[in-house]
Amino acid sequence: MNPKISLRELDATTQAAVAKTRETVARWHAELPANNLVVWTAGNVSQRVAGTELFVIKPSGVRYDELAADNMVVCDLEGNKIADGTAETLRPSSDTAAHAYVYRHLPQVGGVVHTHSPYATAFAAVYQPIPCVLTMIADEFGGEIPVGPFAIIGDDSIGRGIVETLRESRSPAVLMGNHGPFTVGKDAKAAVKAAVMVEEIAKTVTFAKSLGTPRPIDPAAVDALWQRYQNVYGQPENYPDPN
Ligand SMILES: O=C(CO)[C@@H](O)[C@@H](O)COP(=O)(O)O
Repeated sequence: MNPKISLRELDATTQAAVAKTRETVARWHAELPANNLVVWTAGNVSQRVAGTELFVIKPSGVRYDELAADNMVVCDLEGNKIADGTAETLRPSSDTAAHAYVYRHLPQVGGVVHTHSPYATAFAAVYQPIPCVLTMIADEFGGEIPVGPFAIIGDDSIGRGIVETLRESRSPAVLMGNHGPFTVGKDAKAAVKAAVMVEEIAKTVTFAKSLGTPRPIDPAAVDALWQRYQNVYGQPENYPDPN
């Protein structure tokens, strides 16, 4: 807990940014069960509060249908809950320290997601990276999806493993060994998208492995696909996005 920061005493602009981020983070949590990425309470989404040293994450162990803007927890970048207007006893996600570590060390990241989606988690259990054998993998991940180290839940270890692994890769997803996928993006929406995509491709690659030996895409083609998807696919930056 960081009682030195009280939301009520922050300026109006910051309070408005926190309120908007709480709405956003609550809304993106609903996409985890909607996309069959989680069971019970086993996954979390966070997003930085733009222009501040704060981020918003869900409370630990609360069912997805009970999540709403007003029970989203606000933390500083050390992962300490601030006096955010929620009950003092409402604990943030058990992965808060991992999310905070990512925000401290990867300034370009504005959203983080963790799930235990079954196909991606199966690769994490056997420490197998997901090979780049589909155009969708080249587009979204720019190469194979790497495996990170085993790390204990609750302190900086998971965050360190995520950052060390993703620094070596273009992938926005890492399969933490014996644990499951963590994904990052410019905001919660992008990190949720990466979580949906990593599960989808893990499923397809599992099917492919049961049929034969998946054939890796030539690295030059991976680069070309990734560049096109990152820079040309979809609509220009100024396309109105209701999220
Ligand atoms: O990975 C784990 C536990 O293995 C946690 O991320 C998961 O259960 C979700 O925990 P929280 O409800 O976010 O505290």
